[in-house]
Amino acid sequence: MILELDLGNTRSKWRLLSPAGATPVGIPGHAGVVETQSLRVGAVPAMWRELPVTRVRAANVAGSEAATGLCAIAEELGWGSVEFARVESQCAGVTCGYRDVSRLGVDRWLAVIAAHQHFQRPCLVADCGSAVTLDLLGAGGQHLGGYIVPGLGLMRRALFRDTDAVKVPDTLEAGMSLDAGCDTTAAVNRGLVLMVLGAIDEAMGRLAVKAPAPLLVLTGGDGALLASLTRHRAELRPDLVLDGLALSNP
Ligand SMILES: Nc1ncnc2c1ncn2[C@@H]1O[C@H](COP(=O)(O)OP(=O)(O)O)[C@@H](O)[C@H]1O
Ligand SMILES: CC(C)(COP(=O)(O)O)[C@@H](O)C(=O)NCCC(=O)O
Ligand SMILES: [K+]
Repeated sequence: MILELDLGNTRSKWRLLSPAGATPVGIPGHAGVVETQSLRVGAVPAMWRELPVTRVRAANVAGSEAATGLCAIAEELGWGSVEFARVESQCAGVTCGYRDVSRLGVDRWLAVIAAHQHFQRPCLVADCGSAVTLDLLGAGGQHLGGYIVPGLGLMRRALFRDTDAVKVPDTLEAGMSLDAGCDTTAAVNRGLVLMVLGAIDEAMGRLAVKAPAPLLVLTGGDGALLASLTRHRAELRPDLVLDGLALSNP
């Protein structure tokens, strides 16, 4: 069975696929999230010891220590070598928009090629994790580049660290009010959401100039929150990065 991993800067998402049939399918109950830091130090998540893994494919944007830690775990558990996805200038009908394709985050690339496969139309792919990345996918599978901004947690921690009086807890929740805050906690938490929604709006507008009727596709740890609050029709695809692995590393 195929173990798929998406090593993000904060958390690593995994799922096990059964290769039965032409299209491998996820096995219920065999998916989860682990702290990326625990992989860096080679800690094996308990459940992984039981997994019947014959192949491992991974997307890593969390640095060489995370890659090394994962490879050590794979060796310890007898899984063989880890196949790391790479950004190519073309894959699965998508042409990369970066001048130097090796500089594009592989998580962004996999999300874009998966969005192209799922929707076959212009999309704004918003991956809302440690960072929020907005990738413009135009007509005909042309990636048009994108934007990188700090994610919600990162912005809140920046205020916490670098101000004296703006140290507030995370009160984000699906469907929350975005009315102007009348206390510091509300002002910050609602303001952070406005930052990301504003960036999405602006990117959607810019994409719409270049490609007809773009679809907003959301993924990442804060994808569900933003899907509940955006004024755009949004497709929420939590596994979009993992979905791209089958296209980049078939
Ligand atoms: N259970 C959770 N634990 C940690 N963060 C979570 C959780 N649920 C949602 N989040 C949010 O998801 C963000 C991380 O998203 P994720 O897509 O996993 O990031 P990355 O891919 O950068 O590691 C956090 O900043 C936080 O706002
Ligand atoms: C922008 C990112 C940090 C996002 O990572 P994440 O928030 O998902 O952990 C990652 O895609 C990355 O390291 N990209 C390389 C720079 C670039 O895409 O231009
Ligand atoms: K991200």
